[in-house]
Amino acid sequence: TSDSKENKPDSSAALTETSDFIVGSREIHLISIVDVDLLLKLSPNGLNNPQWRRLYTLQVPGHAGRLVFGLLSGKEVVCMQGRFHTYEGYPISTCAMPVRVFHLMGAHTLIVTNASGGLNPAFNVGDIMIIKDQLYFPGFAGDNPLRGINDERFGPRFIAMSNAYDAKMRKLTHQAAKELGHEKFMREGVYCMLGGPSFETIAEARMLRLLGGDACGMSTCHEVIVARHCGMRVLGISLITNMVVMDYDEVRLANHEEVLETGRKRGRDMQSLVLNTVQQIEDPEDDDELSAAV
Ligand SMILES: O=P(O)(O)O[C@@H]1C[C@H](O)[C@@H](CO)O1
Ligand SMILES: Nc1nc2[nH]cnc2c(=O)[nH]1
Repeated sequence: TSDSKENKPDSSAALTETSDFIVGSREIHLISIVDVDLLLKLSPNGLNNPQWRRLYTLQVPGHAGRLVFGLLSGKEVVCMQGRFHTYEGYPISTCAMPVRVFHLMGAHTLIVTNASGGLNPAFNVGDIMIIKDQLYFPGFAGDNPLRGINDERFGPRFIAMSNAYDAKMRKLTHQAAKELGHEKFMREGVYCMLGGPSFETIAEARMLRLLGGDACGMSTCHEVIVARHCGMRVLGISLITNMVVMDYDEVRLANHEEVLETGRKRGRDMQSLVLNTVQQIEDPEDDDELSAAV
């Protein structure tokens, strides 16, 4: 990608990006850096065919496209730097496929981060929103990653989503934020996923707000659905990289550069928040309450 210097391969860099998602795993012991090709080789869909591999390359500027294994606050993790988006042309189930790979690796917890536009007028650029719930718009049109024949080895046909974002993990994250002195820019709210890559019109933005959205983006919800399907515990953290234009008098325009710029400015704070939270996470097997929630 264009920012190869910024994305230098060390485990901390894995967390400075705004668009990573990070999965706690029990069974990964090596500390090494591999590229996204490994992920594709592990895919059950035969994506290791060279022709497919060429097609399945991350194409978003600022998204490194790397898979990083290592220890985070002493816990074994695999981090995906950059993700697949539907606007890149992939089916939604393919975009969520890495989550199943992580599940197969033994991961029990998914920490998913993203960049989003603020809809809630009380929010500011640079705020960090703990995701409490989601509005998954592609799902309203039937585009769900679980659509099609259900593979019972991953989970049941029908799943509840009313507890998608784990309450205890959210509490831990608030505690971690407090310890770090981050309270002044911490928020909690509802994340809306749209397909992108076009940003919202003013009418769309107003509708999202009316429907209860606090922030909107182009990812995450399908990954969370797949994680819940296979019983993973989920924490979602969204960086408000820009405020969505809600007024016809406003001359400001949404743009990807602002998204990346805010990501760079708040990268360290996101990193320390995730590190502190991971430090406090207990293995679900040691925690009845959490096991029950999964
Ligand atoms: O992968 P995420 O959702 O964090 O990336 C956001 C949404 C678009 O890919 C891009 C818009 O600038 O950033
Ligand atoms: N849809 C959408 N995605 C974003 N990702 C970062 N900012 C935005 C935004 O304003 N709208």
